[in-house]
Amino acid sequence: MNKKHIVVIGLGGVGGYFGFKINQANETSEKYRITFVARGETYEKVKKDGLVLLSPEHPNNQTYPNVIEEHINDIKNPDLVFIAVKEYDLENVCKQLLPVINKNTVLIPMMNGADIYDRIRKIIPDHAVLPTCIYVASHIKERGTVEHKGKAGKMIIGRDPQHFFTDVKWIIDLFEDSKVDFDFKDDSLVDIWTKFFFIASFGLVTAKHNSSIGTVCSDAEQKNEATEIMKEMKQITDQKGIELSEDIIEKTFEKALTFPFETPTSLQLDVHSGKKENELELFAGAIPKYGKELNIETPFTQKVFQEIKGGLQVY
Ligand SMILES: NC(=O)C1=CN([C@@H]2O[C@H](COP(=O)(O)OP(=O)(O)OC[C@H]3O[C@@H](n4cnc5c(N)ncnc54)[C@H](OP(=O)(O)O)[C@@H]3O)[C@@H](O)[C@H]2O)C=CC1
Ligand SMILES: CC(C)(CO)C(=O)C(=O)O
Repeated sequence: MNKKHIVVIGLGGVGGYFGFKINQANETSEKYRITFVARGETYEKVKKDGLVLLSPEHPNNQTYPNVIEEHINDIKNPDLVFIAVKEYDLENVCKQLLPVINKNTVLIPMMNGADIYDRIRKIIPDHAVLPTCIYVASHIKERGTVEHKGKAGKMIIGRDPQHFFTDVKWIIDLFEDSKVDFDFKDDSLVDIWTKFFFIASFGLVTAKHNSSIGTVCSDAEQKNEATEIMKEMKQITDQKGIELSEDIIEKTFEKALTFPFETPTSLQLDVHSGKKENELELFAGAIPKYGKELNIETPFTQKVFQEIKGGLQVY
């Protein structure tokens, strides 16, 4: 029987963590054929020394895939592609993938964001795309080495609403074989939006003020800003028929209170470290875009978006 060909594109925090788990289990079972795709220095490092994951979960911290490619157009006949890149690389990756996937290839974006599925669909209209959200704290320590801290990472994966009956049994087997913590649901949109309420509102407000998750919960002005952003999101989810709990805003603050007070968000760190690229568009772009489509005003999110873009910091 032909082995299923699994491809992981992007060996950063997320692709490096989940890709490592899938690949290391496969080094023993040899049940699948696994290709990693990485570019530049990451490609060179992983080709030479394997992918390294620093995590209490894996005493043996090195893994070598069957194949490592530097270019997406060298991928051959993939059955499943994990896309684990930052949002600003998503469209570029999808355009390159289109000519290399076959009609049965399934795509799983290992990314958070409310509009990831729709953005992939725009470029790759006919394939099964399983909407997913990710819980993990992992980052690139150096090229080819990923560090994971805290709880085990988890993925929540859903069926594609446009390809509801696509065979996913073998994908569930893959996660089980790899000992990845995951939930598979018929509909993952509630999970994706619940996560998005948190990361978008707290990401934007912490980025605007360069504050912390704790400050957004305790400072009246910042709490109000996060609340107003979430109210705009709630109008969108209501109109889209995504059944979030009625007290999603209170629940989001409750969740935030479980983090250490000084915890920054990744958007805040990226914006204030002056990095050339950040995921501002992922958080603040999706809300006005859906608002426009659904005839819902989103002035608050747009204002905060502009303030961050303009480098306005209000302490
Ligand atoms: N890290 C975390 O703890 C969490 C992250 N997320 C989300 O997951 C997504 C991925 O984030 P994360 O893994 O941290 O991002 P990283 O920046 O750590 O990793 C992305 C990787 O993708 C690579 N890449 C981009 N384009 C290509 C390409 N064409 N070919 C090969 N490799 C490519 C980048 O390469 P290069 O280094 O060359 O740029 C980089 O190594 C984001 O949406 C993020 O918000 C969600 C939950 C937690
Ligand atoms: C909000 C937080 C810190 C929760 O883990 C996060 O995921 C992020 O900033 O991207």
